[in-house]
Amino acid sequence: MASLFNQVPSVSAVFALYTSLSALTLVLRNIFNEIVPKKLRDYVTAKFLDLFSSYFQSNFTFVIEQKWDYCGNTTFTAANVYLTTRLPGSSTGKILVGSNDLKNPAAEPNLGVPVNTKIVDEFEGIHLEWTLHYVESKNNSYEKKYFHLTCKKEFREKIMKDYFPHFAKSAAKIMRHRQDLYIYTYDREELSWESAIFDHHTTFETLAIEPELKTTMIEDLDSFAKGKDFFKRVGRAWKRGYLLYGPPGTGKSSMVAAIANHMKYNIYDLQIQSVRDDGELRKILTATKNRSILLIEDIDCGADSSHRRETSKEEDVKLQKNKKKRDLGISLSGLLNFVDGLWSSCGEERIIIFTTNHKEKLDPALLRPGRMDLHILMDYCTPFALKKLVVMYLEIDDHVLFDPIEKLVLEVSVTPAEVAQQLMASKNIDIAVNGLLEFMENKKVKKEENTKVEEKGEIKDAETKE
Ligand SMILES: Nc1ncnc2c1ncn2[C@@H]1O[C@H](COP(=O)(O)OP(=O)(O)OP(=O)(O)O)[C@@H](O)[C@H]1O
Repeated sequence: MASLFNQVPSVSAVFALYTSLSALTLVLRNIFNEIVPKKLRDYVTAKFLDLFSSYFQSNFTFVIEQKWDYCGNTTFTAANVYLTTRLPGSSTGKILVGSNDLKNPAAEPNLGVPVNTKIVDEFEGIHLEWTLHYVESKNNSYEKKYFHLTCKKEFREKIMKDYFPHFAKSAAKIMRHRQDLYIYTYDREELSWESAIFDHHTTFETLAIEPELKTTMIEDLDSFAKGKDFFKRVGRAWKRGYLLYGPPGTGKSSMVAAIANHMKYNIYDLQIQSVRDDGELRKILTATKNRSILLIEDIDCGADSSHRRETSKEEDVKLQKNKKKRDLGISLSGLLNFVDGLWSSCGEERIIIFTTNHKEKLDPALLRPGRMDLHILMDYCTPFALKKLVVMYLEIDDHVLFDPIEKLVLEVSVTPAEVAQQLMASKNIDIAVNGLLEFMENKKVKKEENTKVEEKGEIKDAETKE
């Protein structure tokens, strides 16, 4: 017993040992800090912590960030949509609600996923916890949203294999049945797309176009929607490009609305004139989502895409100077890079639509075969389109003035917008039809006067030449 006591160190010896060990640790830490660079130190510390935490922790966390490879992360979007179905009846202390439907402010608001709030889900008896996190840099130049999905470590493989496809499928189903379509416009101040409910009722049924064009468009869109496997097999981005051209008021914007309503796609309406450079364009475009239409109207006024006539050297220098002064617009190549697939490879089910009133002004590079899949002429009224507008606006099948109006439509160029305006001028059918006839007769008179003036001018020119 006495020998045992002899072996037990005294308190002072233990204290001395503790002091020397502390001093040694301090010295070693100082040496470690002095010799090892900070980056390496952080790395070693992180690894050390990782090792221990993974050893002791029984949970596993999946991190799902908003971006993937500089593009929108579809897994993030799917989670965002899916989790809204888990919110009603959940025990979360808070819930995000909101609406951007200005036309119906009394409507029940939509549900959204609140940040830093645990949302519990269960999949085949497995308990899962979701949390949406949000971080922002001090100067607001950078923000990041990401989900944490946590489960017991042993279910990691199962969740990856079965739960991820499960919620992605549910989200896709919800998105397909969503009634509201959105139109997004880019806010340069906020550097983000601003959305509003897209409430345009034009469909292929209400569009006054030739039946052949209607059939072509519907068939083209339907086969595009079913084309996932085809595009994959031939190694092409799953996108379709349309160039809509024709005079103002012939229904280019209405055609875009009909396409959006038919496909149930949201529209990203990009004012190309306000994009500073190709880098900004890239950022804007990569922030758009799948199953959407990218609309660039009046392409002839935007990017440096109008067909240049031959210019002298001095003119060229002047043009360049002016371009720098204006410092706006993007290059055609920046735009075409995207159209050709560089940026479209970020997403799928994309439709790109360019509109122009002046196809002849566009750079041939934009018109090259294969660049835009279909070039669609939206033209002045044909007798068919005119009749369709009358039937739609006045709800009549026939009228005594139909014949003269139909004859006139072959002689003068009148746009569907002009016809619609005349037909809406009065609720009285006879007054409206008469108004349309008068409007067209006036057009014919003006046209004849113009032709006479032109002929006179030509005769004078010929006389002066003689
Ligand atoms: N083909 C059409 N069928 C039915 N309505 C049409 C058609 N074309 C034009 N309209 C009517 O005219 C209005 C203006 O047409 P829209 O804005 O679609 O023409 P646009 O070709 O896009 O014109 P712009 O080139 O000036 O943008 C529409 O709101 C619609 O009421």
